[in-house]
Amino acid sequence: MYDVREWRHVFKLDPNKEIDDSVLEQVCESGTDAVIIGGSDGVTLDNVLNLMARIRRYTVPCVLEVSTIESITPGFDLYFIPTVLNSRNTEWVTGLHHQAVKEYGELMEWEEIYMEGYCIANPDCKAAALTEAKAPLEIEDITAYAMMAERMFQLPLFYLEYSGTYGDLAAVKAVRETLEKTVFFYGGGITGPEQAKEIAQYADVIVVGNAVYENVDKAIETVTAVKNQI
Ligand SMILES: CC(C)=CCC/C(C)=C/CC/C(C)=C/CC/C(C)=C/CC/C(C)=C/CC/C(C)=C/CC/C(C)=C/COP(=O)(O)OP(=O)(O)O
Ligand SMILES: O=P(O)(O)OC[C@@H](O)CO
Ligand SMILES: [Mg+2]
Repeated sequence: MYDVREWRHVFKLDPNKEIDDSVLEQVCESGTDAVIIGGSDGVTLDNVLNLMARIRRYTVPCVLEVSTIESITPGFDLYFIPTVLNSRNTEWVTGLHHQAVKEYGELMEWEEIYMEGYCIANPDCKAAALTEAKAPLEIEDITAYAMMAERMFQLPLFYLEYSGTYGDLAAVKAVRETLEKTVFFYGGGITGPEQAKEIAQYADVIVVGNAVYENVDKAIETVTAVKNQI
């Protein structure tokens, strides 16, 4: 299923982290809508190709969330390209994108590529440090970024990123009330089914990352928690 508008749940795997075959099998056979490969540090062509090849043993859709130009490779079902709306450094908004399009523009299949308007709301995560994100943010700042993503830039995806920490539910609810067309991804600190359900009341798609490496059984429970929700 390659229509992101139909998704409710994805796992995000970090190519810079070890994962056993048995854990990978649990993740890929869990019923999740997709597996995203992405990380904020140590992402190389080698570790991306290695993880992609292992995920390709399964039928689950596989997405590359591009974080470095060096790790761009054909072979994925979809490509998500972050643009960090609250970055202080234009490299992370359009700079690297310009460089990549200059290199790959002729090869790009645009229907496989989805721009993600990222709003990094956890000031202490690696992605915030890397991209020099303005954070913490007031709820009004977050909803303004959501509105910019949808109304100003007409981006297909808005990603509220709390990587490593469970976010502010009031902010998640406010983003829900702001977005109409743009698909709302939430990621950060979801460790089990209760949190998954809570966020999925508002976000279109929940992203579960670190929990896979910390307690995979609980992480897997997030899939049915969200998929069985009306
Ligand atoms: C044939 C062929 C090669 C086809 C491919 C064509 C294609 C897809 C071309 C791409 C063109 C393009 C425009 C690329 C963009 C290039 C680029 C590098 C853009 C910058 C993207 C960006 C803003 C990245 C920064 C955002 C970021 C770091 C997101 C990562 C978020 C994340 C994964 C957080 C979690 O991090 P983690 O590492 O897990 O942290 P912990 O360890 O603490 O958990
Ligand atoms: O690792 P966690 O905290 O689950 O966050 C998931 C994802 O939003 C990271 O980009
Ligand atoms: Mg992580």
